This record gives sequence, C-alpha cells and structure tokens, in this order.
Amino acid sequence: MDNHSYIHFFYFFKMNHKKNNSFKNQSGKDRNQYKIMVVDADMIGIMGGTGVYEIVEMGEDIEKRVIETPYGESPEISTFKLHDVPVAFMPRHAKGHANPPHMINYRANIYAMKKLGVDQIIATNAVGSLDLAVKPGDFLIPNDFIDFTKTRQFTFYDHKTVHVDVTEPYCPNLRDILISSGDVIGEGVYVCTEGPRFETPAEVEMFRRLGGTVVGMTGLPEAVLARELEMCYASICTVSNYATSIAPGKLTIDEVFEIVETKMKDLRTMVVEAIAKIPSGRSCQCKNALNGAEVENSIEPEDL
Ligand SMILES: CSC[C@H]1O[C@H](OP(=O)(O)O)[C@H](O)[C@@H]1O
Ligand code: HPA
Repeated sequence: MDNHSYIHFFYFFKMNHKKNNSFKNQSGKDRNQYKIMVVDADMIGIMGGTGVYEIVEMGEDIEKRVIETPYGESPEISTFKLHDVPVAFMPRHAKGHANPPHMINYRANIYAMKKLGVDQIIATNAVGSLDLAVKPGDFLIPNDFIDFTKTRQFTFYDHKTVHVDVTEPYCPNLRDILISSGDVIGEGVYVCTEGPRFETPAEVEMFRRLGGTVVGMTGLPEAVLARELEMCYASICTVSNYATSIAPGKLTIDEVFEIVETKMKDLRTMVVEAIAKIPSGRSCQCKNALNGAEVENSIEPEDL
C-alpha cells in the first residue's frame, strides 16, 4: 500500500471506528462492506452535470463500476487514465438524467468518489445568469455560494458534531487551475435552489439583491459533502440561459441543453487541460477540513 492509499485507509478507519469497535450502522448493517478500498490514489473526479453524461472518450483503459455506499448505490462511474492520471467520471443525475436535482443521492455520490480514491473533484454545472453581464455561453468558476435548498441530506455528520469551515467554500488551488485553463469568468456567487421548478421573478430579484451571480439546483450539498470528506472541489459553471425574467419569455430546458451542447467541446478542452496541471499532492487546506471542526467527545447516538 503506498503512502496515499494508507492515508485513505487510515482516514476511513478513523471515520468508521466506534468506541466499542462495532462497525454496525443504525440499520444494523455491517459497515465493513463499505470500508474504503482505494482503486487509485490521487484520482481526479469529474461530476458531470446537465448535458455532460460521458466524457470518457477523452481517456484510455475505461472501466465502468457502480459503488456500494452506506447511503445507497452510486450511479455508474467510468474510471480511466488521462495523461497517465487516474480519473473517475460520474454523471451526477445518473444514466438518462434519471434523477432530478432534489432526488439526487448526494451523499452516495460523494462517498463513492471518496471510496474510489478521488481526492479532487471538478464539477460541471449548467446555470442561469442573474447578471446581464454574464451571458449564455460564458463559463464561470464560482468562489462562493448561497444555499436555498430545503429537503436534502446535506451532511455526513448526523451522529457526531462536526462544523466544517466554509470561509473558502471552493478549493482555491483547483479554482486557480480551472481559471488558467480556459476563457472563464473567474469569480461569482452560485445560488442553489431546491428545484425542480425554475425561479419566479421575485426570487430572481431577491437572489440578485443578495449578491448572487448565477443560479442552479445541484451545487449544494455536493460542495459541502466533498469538504466534509476533506476532498478538494471546484465547479465549472456553463451559463446556459438568463434566469427567468432577466430575459423576456418562458424558460425551457431545450435552451439549456442546446447551449451546453454548443459549449461541450470547450468544456472538455478545459477539463483535459486542467487535469494535466493538477499536481500530485495537495498544498491547500481542504485535506485538513476536519481539523478544528469536530466537537471533542461528541458521541454518536449508535454508540450509546
Ligand atoms: C435541465 S435545466 C436544470 C438543471 O440543470 C442544472 O443541472 P447541473 O447542475 O447538474 O448541470 C441545474 O442544476 C438543474 O438540475
Ligand atoms: N435556474 C436554475 N437552474 C438552472 C437554470 C436556471 O435558470 N439554468 C440551468 N440550470
């Protein structure tokens, strides 16, 4: 086992270890079946969003797998090599865009990536623009978010008190790499709604006044769950439309898919270029996200 794999193994051992050495979760299932099995350390993850379901044609030695997690099964993940770097691609909404934003199993998705050995994630998101200067067809790398989701499982820490810091919600190093890999707007605030409906004009006006730049439905809790597992995470937002009421007329998903499709080639080029630049080993603080975040001696209810 190399150093990196050992660290992953240790980390998950720590996460799963209970005072009484029991690995049973609340449903009584044996947690050993979920213990980390690193396929490839230093793996880069890509979470493909709307219109981005396959990116595997970029790589070699493609394998497909579904990962079991304590939260359920992941969508089918493709693993492959790109510039000799191991990459895992997951379509966030699963095959055929089966899962709408509020039904995505975000915990299973992120846990599965971690289980594979992914420690850095590049996400792609289609978004509506809240700002006339940010136009359909633009790429934007958000540096902050506002979370308006309502019904989602948004943390791994229901049974232990952990408050992760999100002063820098997206990995600064990964953002810098993305910003230098394409023609992008280098900052902006991503507002996440619950969906699946689009926004009302009053909501769009509120999001604008709150400082939002773009709006989407899937960026949260994905970014926070990645932070909770000490993974680096950054997003490439493809602006697919002006948010409702900013441009006249009804918003349809056809226009979203159409713009994403026209930007697909540039998006792929950006992702390939970024992956080539990602250094092995991480110098950011994402890998230490749990330092100073756990309330000492907080007891997991299942231990009582
Ligand atoms: C089909 S339009 C709305 C849909 O597009 C975005 O998806 P993703 O972030 O996965 O690219 C948005 O969040 C909605 O899920
Ligand atoms: N609103 C919410 N989500 C979106 C939009 C939008 O206008 N466009 C693409 N995803």
